[in-house]
Amino acid sequence: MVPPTITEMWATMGSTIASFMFVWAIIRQYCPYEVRRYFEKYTHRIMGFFYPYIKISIHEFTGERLKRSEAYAAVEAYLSVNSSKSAKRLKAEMGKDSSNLVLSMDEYERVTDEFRGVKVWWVSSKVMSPTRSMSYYPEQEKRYYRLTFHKRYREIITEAYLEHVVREGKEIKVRNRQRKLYTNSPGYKWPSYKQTMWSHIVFEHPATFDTMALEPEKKQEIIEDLVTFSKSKEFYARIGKAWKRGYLLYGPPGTGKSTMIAAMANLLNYDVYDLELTAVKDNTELRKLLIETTSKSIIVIEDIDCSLDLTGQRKKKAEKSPDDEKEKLDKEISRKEPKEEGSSKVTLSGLLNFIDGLWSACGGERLIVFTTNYVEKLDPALIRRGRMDKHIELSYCSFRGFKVLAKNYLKVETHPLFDTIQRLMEETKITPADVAENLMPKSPSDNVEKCLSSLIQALEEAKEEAVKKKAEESKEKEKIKENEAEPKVDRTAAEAL
Ligand SMILES: Nc1ncnc2c1ncn2[C@@H]1O[C@H](COP(=O)(O)OP(=O)(O)OP(=O)(O)O)[C@@H](O)[C@H]1O
Ligand SMILES: [Mg+2]
Repeated sequence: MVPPTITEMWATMGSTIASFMFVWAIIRQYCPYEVRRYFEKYTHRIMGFFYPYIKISIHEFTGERLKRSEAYAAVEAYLSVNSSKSAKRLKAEMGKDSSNLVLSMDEYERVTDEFRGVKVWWVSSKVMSPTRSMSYYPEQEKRYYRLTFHKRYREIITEAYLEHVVREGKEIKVRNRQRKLYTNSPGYKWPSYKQTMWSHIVFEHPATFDTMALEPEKKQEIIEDLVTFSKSKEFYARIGKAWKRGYLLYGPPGTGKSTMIAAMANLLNYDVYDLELTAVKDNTELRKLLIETTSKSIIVIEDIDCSLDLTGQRKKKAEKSPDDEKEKLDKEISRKEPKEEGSSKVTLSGLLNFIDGLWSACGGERLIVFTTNYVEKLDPALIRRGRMDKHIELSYCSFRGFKVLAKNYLKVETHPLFDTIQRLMEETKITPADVAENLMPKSPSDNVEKCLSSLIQALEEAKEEAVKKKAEESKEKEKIKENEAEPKVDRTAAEAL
């Protein structure tokens, strides 16, 4: 028998493909979904013998709870940067500060990527999810990305390339994300259908370490501490500690504690969770709130001394048995706790567990920041190292701090009035908030001179006030001394009699 010529072979193959396509078109058009899936399954198996390429799909939604897949989001971010130059059809979405458009590949678009000399193809696509006969919801689009590569590169792609895509994608997402300020608002009821206990707004606080009035060395130390923390993933994993760090910011009102939290968030590009402890029903709710926080975030409890009666509760017990502090503490506090309906039942031990207990399970980088005006009132257990690793005192404004504010507010680095201000600042205390308030122009005609003079006046007033207060205090002391001396005279007189 004469073997078929190449042309005949092509003709046979062509007609087979054509008939296959024809059958496929009919099946797609007329067969029910189940039959289509069945046919597809076996076609893919047959194709698998001859087809040298591997395909990996990454779907947008996975699981029953329809949680958006992290892998999909990472690939989306990766391709938004790496494909926008080669893709021909792009879609544009608003960027993080609503001032720029972010481009990403449009549906059904195909782009190529190269990794260590290996070429791969990405396609963005979607399928319509089948509607169940009794379904209440309309048909839904299910988007996915499909990666195609030659099977000889299986190892390099599955072991190195995908990890590279996810890592880079996550970094791009962090760079581009709109940061948020979360809060657990007081009196907020958590409806069962609601996914989260936190409500949020966009975080746009402009404070940075550059704008903060702080001793330059102290500022540098804090910045270095924060940056080191954010780069220490491997270190924390190696030493077996959860990747978290606690900061205690303390100092008088108006010294920049809240401002520093905003500066920290801006430095590290973190979200902020402003936890209102008084609005938390009990320890269980506190735990739930913690579990819902995401990585790269700062959990803040402001004015911890006022939030709950957490101060000094433990002292007497702790002296007796410092070992099982948490258990005994709970009992003691529960006795002292207000029992009215609606009041918070969070205990100190609940809070300690919140800080230590579940962290390791949550993973990811987190800072926890407490602020207080009265550090001496806080229970030592709450602020010991390991819980609050770094204690930062924010105090009255120094002259160097003032110079930062003068530069920011008035754009001046020197001025003849600076000497007077320096002398007065050495003699009296003033908070950065008061300095800032005086340096703020109050009308369009206010110039540098006027603002600095207003600060000098405030400093002089503060000095006078301090002198008056001191005089009153010494008067008071003298009175007490006199009162203490009186019974002595009586006793000697009585003894003489
Ligand atoms: N160190 C600082 N550097 C720059 N500005 C500051 C500083 N401290 C305070 N301010 C200014 O004062 C205002 C109040 O400061 P902030 O709210 O941070 O004080 P606080 O220490 O949190 O006070 P409180 O204890 O009452 O909460 C801020 O809006 C900021 O403009
Ligand atoms: Mg504050």
